[in-house]
Amino acid sequence: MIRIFLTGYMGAGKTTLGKAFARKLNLPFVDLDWYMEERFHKTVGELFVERGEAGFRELEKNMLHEVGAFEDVVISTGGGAPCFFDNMDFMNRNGKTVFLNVHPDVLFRRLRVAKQQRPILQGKQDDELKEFIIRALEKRTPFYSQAQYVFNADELEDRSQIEKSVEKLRDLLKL
Ligand SMILES: Nc1ncnc2c1ncn2[C@@H]1O[C@H](COP(=O)(O)OP(=O)(O)OP(=O)(O)O)[C@@H](O)[C@H]1O
Ligand SMILES: O=C(O)C1=C[C@@H](O)[C@@H](O)[C@H](O)C1
Ligand SMILES: [Mg+2]
Repeated sequence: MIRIFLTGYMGAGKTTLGKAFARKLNLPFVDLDWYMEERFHKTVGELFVERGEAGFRELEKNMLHEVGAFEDVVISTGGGAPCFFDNMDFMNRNGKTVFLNVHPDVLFRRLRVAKQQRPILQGKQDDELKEFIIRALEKRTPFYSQAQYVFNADELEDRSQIEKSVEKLRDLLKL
C-alpha cells in the first residue's frame, strides 16, 4: 500500500507536482485544499473568513485524518497543515512524507502572480510579500523538516521540468 504526503510552503508545487506524480504512479491524487472545498462547497478563502484561522485549522486537521485513511494515494496538504497540532506526526506514522523545499526567491516569483487565491497573501505588496515568505519559512521549516524525505522543487516552470522532477521524486522514494 502506498500513501504519500507532499508538504511544503504555498507555491512549493504540492499541487503541480502531486498531480503529475500521481498520474505517473497511476494513483489517485487528493489535494487537501480541494478536498475541503468540495466537501464544504466553499473556497479555502471562504472557510478562513467564516471560521477564522483557528476554525480552519481544526477542520483541516479533521480532513487530514479523513484523507489519511485512504489507501494507494498521493496527497498534497495545504501549506500550513504540517505546522499545526500533531499533523506532521500523523503523516509520518501513516505514510511517506516529502517536504518540497523551494528557495524563497522562487516562492516569491511564483506567489506574486498567484497570491489572490491564497487568503494569507492577499493584498500584500512585493516587499511585504517577500519579507512575509522569509519569516514564514523560518517558523515553518522546523515542521516541514520532520518529513522523511526532502525534495528540491525549484524547477517546475514547464512540462519538461515537471516531468524531470517527477522522475527524480520517483528515484528518491524508490518507487
Ligand atoms: N512559470 C510560472 N510562473 C509563475 N507562477 C508559476 C509558474 N509555475 C507555477 N507557478 C505558480 O506556482 C505555484 C506552484 O504551484 P502549486 O499551486 O502546485 O503550489 P502549492 O504548493 O500547491 O501551493 P498551495 O499550498 O498554495 O496550494 C502555483 O501558484 C502556480 O500558479
Ligand atoms: O500556508 C498556509 O497557511 C495555507 C496554504 C494553503 O494551501 C491553504 O491551505 C490556505 O490558504 C493556508
Ligand atoms: Mg496547492
